[in-house]
Amino acid sequence: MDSSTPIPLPATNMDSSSAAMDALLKQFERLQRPIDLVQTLSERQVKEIPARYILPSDRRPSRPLQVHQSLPVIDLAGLEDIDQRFKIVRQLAQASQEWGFFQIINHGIPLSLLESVKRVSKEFYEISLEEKRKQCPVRPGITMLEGYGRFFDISDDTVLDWVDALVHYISPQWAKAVEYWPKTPSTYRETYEKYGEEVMGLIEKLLGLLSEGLGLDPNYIQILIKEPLLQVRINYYPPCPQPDMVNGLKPHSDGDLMTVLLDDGVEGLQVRKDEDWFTVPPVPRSLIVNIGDLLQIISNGKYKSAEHRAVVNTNQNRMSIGMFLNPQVDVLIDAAPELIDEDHPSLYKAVKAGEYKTVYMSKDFRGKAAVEDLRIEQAKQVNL
Ligand SMILES: O=C(O)CCC(=O)C(=O)O
Ligand SMILES: [Fe+2]
Repeated sequence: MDSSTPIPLPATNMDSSSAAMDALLKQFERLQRPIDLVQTLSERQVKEIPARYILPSDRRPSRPLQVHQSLPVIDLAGLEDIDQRFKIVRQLAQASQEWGFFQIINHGIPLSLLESVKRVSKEFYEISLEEKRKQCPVRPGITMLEGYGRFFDISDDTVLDWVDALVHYISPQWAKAVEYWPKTPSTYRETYEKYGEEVMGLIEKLLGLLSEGLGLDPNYIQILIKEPLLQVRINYYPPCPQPDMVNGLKPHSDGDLMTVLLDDGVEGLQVRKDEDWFTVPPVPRSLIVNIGDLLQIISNGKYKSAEHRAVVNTNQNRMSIGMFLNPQVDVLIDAAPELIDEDHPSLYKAVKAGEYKTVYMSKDFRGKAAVEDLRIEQAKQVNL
């Protein structure tokens, strides 16, 4: 059993008196119990998956619709041209309103770097389990558990997802804790530092365009979030003998401001639009971008943080690399004043980014429960 040796509690720079810390410590305690990680189960070629991964029949992923509607693919080339820029702003705003998700091409991040990121991530997953746990122990981090292992095991009733993950911060400097980053392969650190810089540049660009799309000053969101935190989560979904009975990642919206996701070309991500689920087909050289709950609040519900999930398959590994942008914990998240008037009242209560994380973690990663909790009563009538 891979979790049988207790993991020592490493130092953390989180405020140890906070409710968030209590929640994290509880989760951390649960991880000391002996449950295999899914990579081990898959390598052992179990025929039947353990009960804790099996979803009740009414919560199993249904087949997504095969209809002619697919996630918008937006070409970011030509932003220097004023007409083209205007067109891109419109496309981004529309995609964020209708889907909360879009794919981007010509995003400016070198394709060779994307390949290196995928390669070093895969190489980390190929080293032994003991080595992975030794290099990157799970530990309470700044707002959630960080390290390599299983996450979101909140209570005995939690149905576990068929995924292992490596989570750590990339920036700013003080949040990085590089001593817990993978040492194997040796190029991991430089590759992710470079990718972090590139993704920050891309996010700054996107936040400017999305601010414009709301009719706000292009710098509005960036000024609001000050020096944000960028976190990576490398999801590893090994083959599963009973894929229809599990979630790779259960339906959730991201509790951050914005996420940039890189996939490895294997299908698995599904996005919910209204009542239906749509498969996101991998597009070569693209990145997937999604609006997080905090941007939904700032835009007063105009941009949506869509529910999404990952499904798994019987014969292929799948890997996805999410880069999550979060404001510092003390930043107050509220609807932009310019978006509020008599006809458009505030839809959500203002919340500090750190407090939101605590609520988000307590919801067992269920759908959009956390952001819905903040909805102001009279606004519950308004149909978004
Ligand atoms: O694996 C995927 O495509 C989705 C990953 C995801 O939603 C997440 O890490 O939050
Ligand atoms: Fe997600």
